[in-house]
Amino acid sequence: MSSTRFNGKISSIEGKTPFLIGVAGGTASGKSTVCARIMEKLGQVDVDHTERKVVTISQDSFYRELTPAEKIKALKGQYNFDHPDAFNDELIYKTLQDILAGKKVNIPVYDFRTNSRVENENYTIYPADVVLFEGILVFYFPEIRNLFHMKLFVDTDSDTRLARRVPRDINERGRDLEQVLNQYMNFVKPAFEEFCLPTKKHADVIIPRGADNTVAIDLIVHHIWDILHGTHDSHMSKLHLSKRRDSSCSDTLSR
Ligand SMILES: Nc1ncnc2c1ncn2[C@@H]1O[C@H](COP(=O)(O)OP(=O)(O)O)[C@@H](O)[C@H]1O
Ligand SMILES: O=c1ccn([C@@H]2O[C@H](COP(=O)(O)O)[C@@H](O)[C@H]2O)c(=O)[nH]1
Repeated sequence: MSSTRFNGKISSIEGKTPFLIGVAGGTASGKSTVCARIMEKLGQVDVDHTERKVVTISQDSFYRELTPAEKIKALKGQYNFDHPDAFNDELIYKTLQDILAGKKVNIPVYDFRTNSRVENENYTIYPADVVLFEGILVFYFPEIRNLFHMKLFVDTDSDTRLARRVPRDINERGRDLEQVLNQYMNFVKPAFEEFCLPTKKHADVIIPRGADNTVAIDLIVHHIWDILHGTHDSHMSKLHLSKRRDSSCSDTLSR
């Protein structure tokens, strides 16, 4: 099956409520890759960040600052980054609320090599039409979960995820093999089973095999497109339609 591509650009309206999509799934399940595919198919490649209508934010940006003792543990792979307590859920909630209110937000920059935020560095997310928020525990906190208009769960088997995580953590996150495997066995795997996997039941759409599942991604992209263009009969589409009534939306959709 050939994949669908949307050539039309989504037009933006000041003060709109963005369509907020949560993307959960285990580590290295392909959450970021799925978000990248959705952005590509919505025609968001090569768009300047100030003009972008679809943006992705990672929950990883919201890890809490560690104490000096926790930092020492983290460097030895002995800190549990997969437990809900590792995240600053208040900041996530506030940021998503600001996004829903159509505000510009600053997102912290996280460095996996140092297990901490990059000091005094943020990146700005400008008001967009579609905001994807991806992470292992984005459906864990009920207040945060309830903010999403659509919830996706990327369901990739554990062997594949481990096989992807090992080279990624060694090549991109400055780890060695022993550290990656110890962290996986002691924290990542048990926390996935206790905190992440049970949130799958909250998903509207489960995406088996992640980004390989082009059929699922195409269906999701069509649904987003229909909602944003008012061709889908739902509460959300009415909300977006009414907010868009004054706009001269001349987007085209080529299939
Ligand atoms: N369908 C796929 N086929 C092959 N490699 C993939 C696929 N999806 C993701 N990857 C690779 O696996 C690793 C983790 O993917 P990523 O999308 O970053 O996962 P997550 O965001 O869930 O941690 C990355 O190195 C990525 O390039
Ligand atoms: O300092 C850190 C912070 C997080 N991790 C691991 O990252 C994954 C979550 O990121 P994914 O991109 O979804 O894989 C999580 O499993 C943590 O264990 C880390 O190793 N160090």
